[in-house]
Amino acid sequence: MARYSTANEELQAVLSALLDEEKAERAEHADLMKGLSLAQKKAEGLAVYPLRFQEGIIYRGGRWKLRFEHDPLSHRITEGAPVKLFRDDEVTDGIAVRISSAAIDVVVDDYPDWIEEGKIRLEASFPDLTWREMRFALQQMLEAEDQKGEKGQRARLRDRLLGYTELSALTLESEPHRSNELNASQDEAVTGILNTPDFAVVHGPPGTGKTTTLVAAIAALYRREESVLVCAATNAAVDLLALKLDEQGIPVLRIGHPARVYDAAQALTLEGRMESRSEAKLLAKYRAEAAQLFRQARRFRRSFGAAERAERESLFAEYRALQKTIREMEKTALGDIIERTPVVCATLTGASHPSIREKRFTTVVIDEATQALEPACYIPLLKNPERIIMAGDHQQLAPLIRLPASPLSETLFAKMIERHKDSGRVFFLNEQYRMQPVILGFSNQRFYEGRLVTHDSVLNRPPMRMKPEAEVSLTGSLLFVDTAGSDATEEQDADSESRFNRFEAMLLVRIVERMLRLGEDDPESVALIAPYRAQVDLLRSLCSDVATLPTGQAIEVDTVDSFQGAERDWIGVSFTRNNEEAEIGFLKDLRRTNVAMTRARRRLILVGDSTTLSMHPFYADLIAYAQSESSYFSVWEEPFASLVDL
Ligand SMILES: Nc1ncnc2c1ncn2[C@@H]1O[C@H](COP(=O)(O)OP(=O)(O)OP(=O)(O)O)[C@@H](O)[C@H]1O
Repeated sequence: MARYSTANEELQAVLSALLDEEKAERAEHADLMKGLSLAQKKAEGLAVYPLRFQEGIIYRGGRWKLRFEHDPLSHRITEGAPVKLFRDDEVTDGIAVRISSAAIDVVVDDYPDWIEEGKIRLEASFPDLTWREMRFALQQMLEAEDQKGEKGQRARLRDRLLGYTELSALTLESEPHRSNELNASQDEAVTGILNTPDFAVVHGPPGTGKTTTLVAAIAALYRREESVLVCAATNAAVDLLALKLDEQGIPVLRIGHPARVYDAAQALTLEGRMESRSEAKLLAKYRAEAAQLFRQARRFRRSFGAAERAERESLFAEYRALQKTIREMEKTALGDIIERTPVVCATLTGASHPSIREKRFTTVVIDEATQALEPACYIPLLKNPERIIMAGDHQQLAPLIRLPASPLSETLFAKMIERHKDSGRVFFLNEQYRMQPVILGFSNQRFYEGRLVTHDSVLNRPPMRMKPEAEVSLTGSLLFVDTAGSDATEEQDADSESRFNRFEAMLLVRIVERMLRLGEDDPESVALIAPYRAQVDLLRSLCSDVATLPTGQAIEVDTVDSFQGAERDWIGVSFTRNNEEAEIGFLKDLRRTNVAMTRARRRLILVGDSTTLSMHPFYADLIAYAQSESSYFSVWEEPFASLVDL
């Protein structure tokens, strides 16, 4: 139960923590950006330099997409992140889209004419909007106290969510939801969602069909003619849900900055929905004209004479006026489309988008609720829905908090799971469709009280086999390769202070390479995960020499955080830490390790130093588990001693 006596008191504590956290993050960002040299920013992954401008093309909503190339390097700029572009004293704001190892696209509102020359630098910028919206939503939740009408309703819902109101038991009337494809626990969750008078919580451990369940529930709500706002913490998750709903024939609208919506979901955005409308042709014509005006204007360089400058100015003015018309037409059409579309998908921050400011929804769904700070979950709740559905898994990664012991570190989802255990509103999905049982086993014991079972489709997969010429047999789905007693040791990157471990990186890449060569099961996807950026960089450089997968795809390498929600056929994990103090840093967040261990469908290869890891009881148990499953190997024993000539 909560430690506070009223919801108001609790939210006051959350608000003050939010303000402190924002201050700390803002200061850290400013300090980093000010105090670090360009080389350090690059090493931290916060800057990309030098960028070479390739082209600029007119983008959705009259914006511009600028394409740059750079030498291959890893960085922390993610798709959809706010960035700044610099050249000398010139600067412009933008949003990063479509990132690859040697190219990056940035969407900007207006074309910066200095961008074509010189070396351009890109830096991560602070996400002001997100913080502003979180602050606003939380304040609204606080002010809802003692108010009548809609605000009063908001307070009642808030008090229920946070456990300050007695709840009546939920009666599950089975309502037909026309999906025979759900398993029993998914079916119960959907029934609960359809029957709850206030909220339902869906706890979906890895691979248990959280998305499948939510889509079935939303489809049923849609058939009941309810309006639903579907939110998630990340753009990728929102797009996935929107596409799945669309596949079910449900008319959805994806709201968000066009630069943050992936191609596949573009058809569901305003622009996509506009294609079939009468204004579409006229808009296309205006856009072509705008592009033409822009090109004409740019033919006159600034250094030309007064007449050319005047001509340039007048063309630019015409261009801007046309852009304004385009935006206004889009706005009117948006209003109309929103009116007619009952299911809207957006990120939590996107829920405050002006285009849906006035729209009411009967149900708000929040997927990936464990990846969002509590105040972010209140943004869609400002819509005063009757019903809230939260889905997630609090045993996986939570948002990173800078300040220790902050009331923010517990997510709203985790609070609800804890406070509503006996309310009949928490639904646990217990059947998983991803991992071979031996991969799941340890995580199941440690995080899910052994309640997860594996679906037959996984159990009936053909066993792994080695090629006849293979001199060793490694057909188990789980391998823990212990580097204890070897030369393996961790090092620290001088610039970024991130950790790496050459021996482990080399060992892991070689194991994967040999297995690819000698195994008969050709994986369609292989990913290597490390908790430290420096180790990720090292693994990436080693992987570039390794043959690609039989499908021609490359081996992916990244930090744990970027694989949350994803799955691959094979996963290799390099724990990296190896030191006399038995200091394990990041690995202490066991939820991070849980995510790393539960991404693999067929094969999970763990490489680490038992001496360092075993000082922590969780890792000691993990190693004992591998031993009990005959999945533990020392690097000095066969088959590794001969498999890997280090
Ligand atoms: N009832 C079901 N019958 C058959 N397959 C299912 C069922 N439910 C889920 N699956 C399959 O399990 C896989 C995972 O489902 P889904 O993507 O819905 O899971 P999730 O819980 O959202 O995953 P994550 O672990 O990423 O959160 C998918 O391949 C899906 O087709």
